[in-house]
Amino acid sequence: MVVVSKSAIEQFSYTRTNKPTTALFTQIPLVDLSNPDSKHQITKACEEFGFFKVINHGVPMEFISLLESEATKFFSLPLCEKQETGQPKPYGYGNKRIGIHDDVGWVEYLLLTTNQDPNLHRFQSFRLALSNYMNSVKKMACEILEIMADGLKIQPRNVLSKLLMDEESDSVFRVNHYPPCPEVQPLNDKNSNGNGNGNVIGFGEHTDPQIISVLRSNNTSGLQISLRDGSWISVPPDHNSFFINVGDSLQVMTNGRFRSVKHRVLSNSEKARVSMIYFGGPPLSEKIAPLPSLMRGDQQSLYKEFTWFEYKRCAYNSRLADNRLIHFEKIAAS
Ligand SMILES: C=C1C[C@]23C[C@@]1(O)CC[C@H]2[C@@]12CC[C@H](O)[C@@](C)(C(=O)O1)[C@H]2[C@@H]3C(=O)O
Ligand SMILES: O=C(O)CCC(=O)C(=O)O
Ligand SMILES: [Fe+2]
Repeated sequence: MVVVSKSAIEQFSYTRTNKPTTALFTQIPLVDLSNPDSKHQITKACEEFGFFKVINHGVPMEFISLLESEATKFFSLPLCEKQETGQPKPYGYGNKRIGIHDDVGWVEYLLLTTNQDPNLHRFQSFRLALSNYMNSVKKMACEILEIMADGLKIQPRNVLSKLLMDEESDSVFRVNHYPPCPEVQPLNDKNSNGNGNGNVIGFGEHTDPQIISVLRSNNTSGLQISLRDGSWISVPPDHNSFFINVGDSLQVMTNGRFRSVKHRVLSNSEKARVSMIYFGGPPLSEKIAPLPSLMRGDQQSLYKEFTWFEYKRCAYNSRLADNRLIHFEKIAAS
């Protein structure tokens, strides 16, 4: 992605979106982790949006800044050096292509599994920055999952967090770099209708398959979430905070009470965006099903039984925008 020559760009047709974007999301649910009432805020946000912003998160700023500067350094290397980390099959360095099908975005990325030493032997300082950051963010993710359990009034409170703490936890880490895209019409362009027309997709719409995703980015905009009515809302960036997404697995474990959030990233014409996301997942053998302590009376599961291995296999064979849970929904009896 560093070499943004015309010929390299022309190999890909841009994915554009004509769907309108609503105004900037000013009412983004905000959760202060130091607030004893945060369980109510988290429950409400997960039910309404499947998404919220976290402040007073306890992740040292030093770890955050260091990882961002190491990532920026890595992405500024020549393409061949970045490719030495291996192709994203599924873990490694990727450029424009996302997943195994034809999904493309104006993005380059590094995708890692958290339970294997990354293939970054030539990048010791990057490795160390990743390890400090990941451990700290995982701790925060577990704290949030425990507060969620309190909010849902389920016991034990580590019923969700233990899945991320498990040695076999199948969690993923991703660093995305979205270079400024010359084809995007700036918002003040007289030809732009301000509705998002002419926007280039950085990362296409999707839900995250895991339990919980913890996202942090630099101060460049681009992230949008989709509301239940299908409208798209821009999330104002905040480099000091984290954004939490409910993943598909948590939707199933709460029998649909929490909803996985559809989101995407639009390219920016002027500024590069760097984001880092921890995707907290269960062990491959874990059965993904509504938590028994959440089910009331004769309440039925909305989903067929499956393991995380089965869901992941199906998810990694699907296109980015596909509804992956649909294959696991029980057909309602008429
Ligand atoms: C097109 C794809 C990329 C993805 C695997 C998939 O087949 C569908 C889900 C995608 C996603 C979205 C969230 C995370 O970024 C990701 C790592 C994941 O677990 O599921 C990606 C996958 C990927 O980039 O390989
Ligand atoms: O880069 C971002 O801000 C979000 C990317 C994303 O949704 C993903 O990698 O799954
Ligand atoms: Fe995502």
